[in-house]
Amino acid sequence: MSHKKAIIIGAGVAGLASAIRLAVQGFAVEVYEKNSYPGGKLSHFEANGFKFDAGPSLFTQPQNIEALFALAGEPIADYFNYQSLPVSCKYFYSDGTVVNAYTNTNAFANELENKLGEDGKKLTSYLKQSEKVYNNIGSIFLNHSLHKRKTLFKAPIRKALATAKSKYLFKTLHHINEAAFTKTHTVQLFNRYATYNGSSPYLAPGMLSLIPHLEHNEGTFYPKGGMISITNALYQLALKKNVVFHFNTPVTSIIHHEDKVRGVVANNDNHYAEIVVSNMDAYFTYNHLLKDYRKANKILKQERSSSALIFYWGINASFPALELHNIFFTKDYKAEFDSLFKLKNLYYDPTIYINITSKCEPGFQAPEGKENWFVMINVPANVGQNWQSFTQRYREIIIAKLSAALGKDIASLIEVEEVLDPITIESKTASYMGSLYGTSSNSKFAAFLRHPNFTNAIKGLYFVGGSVHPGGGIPLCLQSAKIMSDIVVDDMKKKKKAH
Ligand SMILES: Cc1cc2nc3c(=O)[nH]c(=O)nc-3n(C[C@H](O)[C@H](O)[C@H](O)COP(=O)(O)OP(=O)(O)OC[C@H]3O[C@@H](n4cnc5c(N)ncnc54)[C@H](O)[C@@H]3O)c2cc1C
Repeated sequence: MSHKKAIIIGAGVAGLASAIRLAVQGFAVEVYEKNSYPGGKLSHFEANGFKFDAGPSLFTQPQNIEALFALAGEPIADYFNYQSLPVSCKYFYSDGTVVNAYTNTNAFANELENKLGEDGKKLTSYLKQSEKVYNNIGSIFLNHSLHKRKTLFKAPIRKALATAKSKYLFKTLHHINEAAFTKTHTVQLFNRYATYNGSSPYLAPGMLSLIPHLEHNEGTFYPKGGMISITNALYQLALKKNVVFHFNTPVTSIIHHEDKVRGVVANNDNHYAEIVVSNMDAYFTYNHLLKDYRKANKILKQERSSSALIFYWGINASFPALELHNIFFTKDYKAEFDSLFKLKNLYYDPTIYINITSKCEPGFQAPEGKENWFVMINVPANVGQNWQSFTQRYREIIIAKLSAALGKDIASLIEVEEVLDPITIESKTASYMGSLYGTSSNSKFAAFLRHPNFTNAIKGLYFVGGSVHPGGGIPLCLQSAKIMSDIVVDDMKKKKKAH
């Protein structure tokens, strides 16, 4: 039997998930990837016995990965294992207060009462509301294309959009949190969720208050072997489904004729296929691969999400006071976000995130008695700032802040160091301006302005990944592959009917 052929541009997490889904649908799938490895932002490296996940570090909604294995009929345990975490994140405030965000709601409510004087019941009702928003509105955004008439005519979807508009569209996440809690430290903690898609809590809509549901009601997880295990598991599953990968092979153009996609150009050769799926940043897809389309200009108008400055440090000591995920807050969160999004500048007192996977796998992720620190601050997307000078200056600032908070001279403990900035994020993963999550959610209408998972202009061309609907972050990227493959099923049915 001859299979229809599908070509996927990019082996990021959404590209891998798309490859699996289309292979299960019966397509002969080939993936072209410009790098020598799969995973895109979800990759890793090792240096002197320290292992580092290069990009994402927070893992929620493992059911998205389970669904792929179930679909492919493969036992997930043979490829991928994970554990749930008792503490989602440990928060260090500038006044010395320390809060453990327990994933058990009662324990978390007690912690907020004891450490912050917050009424624990407020947490319980916030998380219940968060669950409601997720189930009634969020899951609809995440499971459907917002750009198909068929979707918009469904009664539950219209109801969800109306509720989203009346209750959450005109309030920011900060407004929602300020109304829900009495203590500024609690508000700051829940404001942080806007950064999960690279946005500001003072601009992003209150809808983002659904994110804590995922982390606190559903759970926070650690994949055995680190985040790279997600890439490895999906890559192995794709191979099992006979997906063919071409690494070190950038696609240079998308071939289309009479509004229909025909294939791609790579290595100066034409490769033909019935459908093409771009997992490349949508801006670059138009700008580099579809030069005769002006769509890039429209996408360009949307604000990009924040980027990051990351120091990967091999630390010659262990810090019992730290957890897997740690946040050292700035004193003035509003000023920090104003600086990032209005001034496109770094803030002199940045909020610092530290991820340490050797906490979960000591002796494996780092040599015995040592720790692998992924130290990140949010920075603006690249608009030509001097990143070399920022890196030097902020290395000093971060070391001084952490040394003071932890009571040890951090500089003398760093025995391995690598750095990633917005320019290297763009060059390694082809993410326009080095943004981590595609476009930001700082506009009320961001969810609707994100590029759809298809285009009416070129039939057979689809889009997945962090720069398109439903947005950035691993769970959303995996959902984009599901939405795309559902659209392909519909399109194939329509095509069959027409013949
Ligand atoms: C530092 C950092 C921290 C993050 N933290 C988290 C987190 O904690 N939790 C979370 O859920 N998310 C996090 N994210 C976001 C998450 O990593 C991304 O949303 C997600 O990995 C993007 O996946 P993607 O499928 O869009 O593809 P990408 O990872 O963007 O990969 C796209 C792929 O396409 C390839 N490509 C591009 N152009 C071409 C071409 N012309 N031809 C062939 N191949 C091409 C690229 O090489 C790349 O491999 C983080 C991101 C970064 C960078």
